[in-house]
Amino acid sequence: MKIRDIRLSILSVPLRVPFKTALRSVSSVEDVVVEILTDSGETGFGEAPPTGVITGDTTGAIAGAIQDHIAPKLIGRDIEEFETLLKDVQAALVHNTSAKAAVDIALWDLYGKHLGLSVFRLLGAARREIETDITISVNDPEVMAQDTLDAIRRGYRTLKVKVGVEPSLDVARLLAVRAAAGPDIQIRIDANQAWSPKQAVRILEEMERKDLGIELVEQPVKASDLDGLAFVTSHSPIPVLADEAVFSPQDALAIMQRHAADMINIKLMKCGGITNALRIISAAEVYGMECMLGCMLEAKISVNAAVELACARQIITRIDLDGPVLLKEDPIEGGAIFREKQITVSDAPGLGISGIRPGYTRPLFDNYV
Ligand SMILES: C[C@H](N)C(=O)N[C@@H](CCC(=O)O)C(=O)O
Ligand SMILES: [Mg+2]
Repeated sequence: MKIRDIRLSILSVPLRVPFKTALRSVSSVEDVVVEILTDSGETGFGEAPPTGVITGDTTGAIAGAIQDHIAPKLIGRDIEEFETLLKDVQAALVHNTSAKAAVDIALWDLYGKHLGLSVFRLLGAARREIETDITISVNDPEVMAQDTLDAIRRGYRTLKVKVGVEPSLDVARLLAVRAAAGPDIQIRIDANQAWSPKQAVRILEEMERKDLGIELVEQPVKASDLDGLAFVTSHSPIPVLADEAVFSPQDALAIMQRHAADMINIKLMKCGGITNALRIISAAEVYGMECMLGCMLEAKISVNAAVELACARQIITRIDLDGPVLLKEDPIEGGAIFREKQITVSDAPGLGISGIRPGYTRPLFDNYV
């Protein structure tokens, strides 16, 4: 099976409600879709969101990285050279993890299709079903309480509550969310780097004093402040999960060796795809550090790849793969089945994606060349 061409397009899907974090506010997904076309007629699908505030990757940069640097290394080559192809994607240029992730995902899809095996089976097949949390955007406390009620009505049992915009409101936000949720709903919070280390410890101690029952706090401080993260981890009464601080397997190892966080959030878009995510997972298995498998604001092509990985490995104990359920519609055909919180992995060859419904994509290079 030889790679004939790589096609790029933009997938556009509106969100149910605006997604708001301490870093950004958006109302639709506008992701780059990668299709690797082969001489046997099989297509490998990948996707990359331009989450500039976290990865630094913009739509134009993702397109340029793939078109000018990655695609020329792959075209004409056989999928049987799988390991070398994966290495060549990572070596094509530095950074640009979202572009690499999209192509890496599409190569895993093709390889599974070539072997007639689903990726989750290829990687370990630990389980067929996982349960995702759902994000509650940062807003005024009353709006967040209403969003909490809506999420519970939809059947969610774990909420990922965004905080960090006007931190003085964060405890009030959580009081409102807990009052709306009742005692049995699991609540995790994500500050998206908004707090200083001392401020983080103060806020987390207050949340603990008020008995808010917070499971964990995600990325309390700046991504680059590893000392600050370690300070919060050693002083916080609430476990700390590193997100923006961990892109590469090397970042993950550094955190594990220093115990700068209690857990790690693995995202394909930060580490460059399934291949590097597997390296982080191996390190986590060695260190016995539980991981979350998370996503950016992504549709079901790349989130589906994360589902395959999450279903393959038991060290993934927490799931934040709510991208598809935040969308108004799901235009992706095939792949995992999302019944709100309950996600069932596809066992079709590769990633099981068969196509995208018409009307949701437009050719990318109309805009970017
Ligand atoms: C969508 C997911 N629940 C989430 O919150 N992911 C990120 C933010 C992603 C984005 O801004 O697109 C996170 O910080 O965990
Ligand atoms: Mg996060």
